Amino acid sequence: MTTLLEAKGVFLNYGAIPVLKNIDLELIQGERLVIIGPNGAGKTTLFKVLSGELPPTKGAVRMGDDDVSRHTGFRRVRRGVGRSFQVARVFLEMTVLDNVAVSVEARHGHEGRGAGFFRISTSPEVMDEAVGLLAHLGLSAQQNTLASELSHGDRKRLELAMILALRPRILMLDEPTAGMSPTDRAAAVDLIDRIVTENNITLILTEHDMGVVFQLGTRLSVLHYGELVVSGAPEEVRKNLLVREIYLGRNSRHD
Ligand SMILES: Nc1ncnc2c1ncn2[C@@H]1O[C@H](COP(=O)(O)OP(=O)(O)OP(=O)(O)O)[C@@H](O)[C@H]1O
Repeated sequence: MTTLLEAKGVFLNYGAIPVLKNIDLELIQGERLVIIGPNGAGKTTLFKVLSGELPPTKGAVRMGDDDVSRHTGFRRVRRGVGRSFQVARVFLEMTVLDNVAVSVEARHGHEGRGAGFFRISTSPEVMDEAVGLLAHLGLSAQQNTLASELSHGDRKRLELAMILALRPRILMLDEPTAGMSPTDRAAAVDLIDRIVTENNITLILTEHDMGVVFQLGTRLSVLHYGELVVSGAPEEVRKNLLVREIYLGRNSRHD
């Protein structure tokens, strides 16, 4: 078992307010870890610390043998971390194809063979790869559409295409199906499932929808008031009385 990402004794305070408290977490190669917990438990904050958006107040985040606690998000991207956001981060005034081409170009840039970061190259190699990624995600028909004109679900798919262009080893998805209709949600889950399997990517996500949690997760960790209180296989976590009390509730459809 190879540990790709590890948090050790991580604390995060917003000012005087402690939000993450002594988090120990390991992400094992090939798994799909879902962080669940009530609103305000600290899930997004944990993602920010793991992806390099926020340095921990105390503790370490490691990738392999390296302490990356104070490495920026960009440096972690170069180490193989791709992250999505609750509100998809895409370039709204650019076409779908150009959005993906920017990401492909950025990767080529840090691989030392591009025209430079955030510069759109018209090289056929970059464009072919971008077109291929859009086909992979079922967005070919929208490739000349402005990102601002996409539906919410398609914008999330575009964001995923942009992340995949970076060829991540670890994919971090912060509530990937938030705000989606049931149909879009089912399609998004199928897509994530397929992409992760086909590209051999290790997945860590936060999610509120229990259907998505149990469909995608191979391991669940429960965050409660900033502490990881339970971690285990989905079935174990589902049966855990503490979890039922603090999170799933009596009326969970998985009862
Ligand atoms: N920038 C900030 N400054 C101060 N407090 C913050 C900041 N961001 C989040 N918080 C607070 O930190 C706590 C954890 O927030 P966080 O967004 O990480 O929780 P969450 O589990 O992701 O919630 P949700 O499920 O609603 O997305 C909350 O009490 C929130 O109000």
